[in-house]
Amino acid sequence: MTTTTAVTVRVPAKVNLQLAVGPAREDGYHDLVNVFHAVALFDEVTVTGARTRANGGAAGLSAEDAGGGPASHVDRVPLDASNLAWRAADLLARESGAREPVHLHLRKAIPVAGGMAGGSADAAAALVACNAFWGIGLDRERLLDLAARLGSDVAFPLVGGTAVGTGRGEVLAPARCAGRLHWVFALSEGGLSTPEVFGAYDRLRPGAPAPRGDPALMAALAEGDARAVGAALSNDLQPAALALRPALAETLEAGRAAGALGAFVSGSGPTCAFLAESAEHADRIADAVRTAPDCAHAVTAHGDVPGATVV
Ligand SMILES: C[C@@](CO)(OP(=O)(O)O)[C@H](O)COP(=O)(O)OP(=O)(O)OC[C@H]1O[C@@H](n2ccc(N)nc2=O)[C@H](O)[C@@H]1O
Ligand SMILES: Nc1ncnc2c1ncn2[C@@H]1O[C@H](COP(=O)(O)OP(=O)(O)O)[C@@H](O)[C@H]1O
Repeated sequence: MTTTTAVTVRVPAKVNLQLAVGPAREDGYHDLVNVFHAVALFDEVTVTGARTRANGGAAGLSAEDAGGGPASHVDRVPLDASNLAWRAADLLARESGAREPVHLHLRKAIPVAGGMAGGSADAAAALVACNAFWGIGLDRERLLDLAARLGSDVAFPLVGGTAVGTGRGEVLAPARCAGRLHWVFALSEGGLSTPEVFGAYDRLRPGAPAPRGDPALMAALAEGDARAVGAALSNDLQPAALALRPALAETLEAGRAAGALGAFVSGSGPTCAFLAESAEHADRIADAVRTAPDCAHAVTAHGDVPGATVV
């Protein structure tokens, strides 16, 4: 019998420092070289016992905005069994036989549908929180297996830091990131659908080559050379995101004009990411990108940071 009454897990957002995308596979996914980097923008997932006769898994879910603006789309987070965190709790209960139903509460600072993997982060946090709440004691490898079954991006927030994802992004190898990188994220009012962005990519780049890693990026990260990191940032999905949301070009330009070392769309967008020279420079870039028409909000965050952690 568990005596735990609540477990809270803090989990970071990600930005993709390289996103190399191959052609569509038979299963509809794309092979990637996906350099994930965890940034200090955190959701929290709290698991408590649910007062219900339901059996195992999640019996309820609530969500609140952590404040500060970036997660202001929290009303778009599904509060039912379609939520990725709920699905994570259900999967873990099925796999482990855990019987006590739980309630999940999400405190969101990661923008919703912003290409920063907030839903995936919440799923990873739910796995860690439920594993602790139910006292199951699954090891890291088993949690990574379950994460990969939930989505391509769910494994990374379990480990955090900086890592290279291959396959559809779920096969992770840790990478060294020396020093602290300073980021600015420009958030849009509306999200972009990940499958739609991949679909636009297929139309724009028929016959794309197999994805390849970039040794210059990995060397720059290992050396902690922010300027070289900025020069090596790349995202194959960026033209597709720009085709679907042309106004993002102005946001990117505003950041470049403010001296960003790199300016790019994060993952499938529409969040735009900018690398700064320092925390002060990041504040100046944030002020500049806020003036772009598509930018609803700009936040600063450093990276990298650890993955899902019980607090
Ligand atoms: C693009 C990335 C970059 O990190 O994330 P976002 O920027 O959206 O957060 C990821 O590849 C998104 O990962 P995730 O959001 O977990 O995707 P999944 O649930 O696995 O798949 C959603 C849909 O995205 C497309 N998809 C996803 C991953 C992949 N390697 N190839 C794909 O084609 C497929 O259309 C799939 O049906
Ligand atoms: N826990 C969750 N938090 C946010 N969105 C979620 C969650 N679970 C499911 N979703 C759904 O997933 C979609 C993608 O959200 P999110 O993971 O935040 O963005 P992205 O895939 O662009 O990184 C949302 O539009 C929402 O409908």
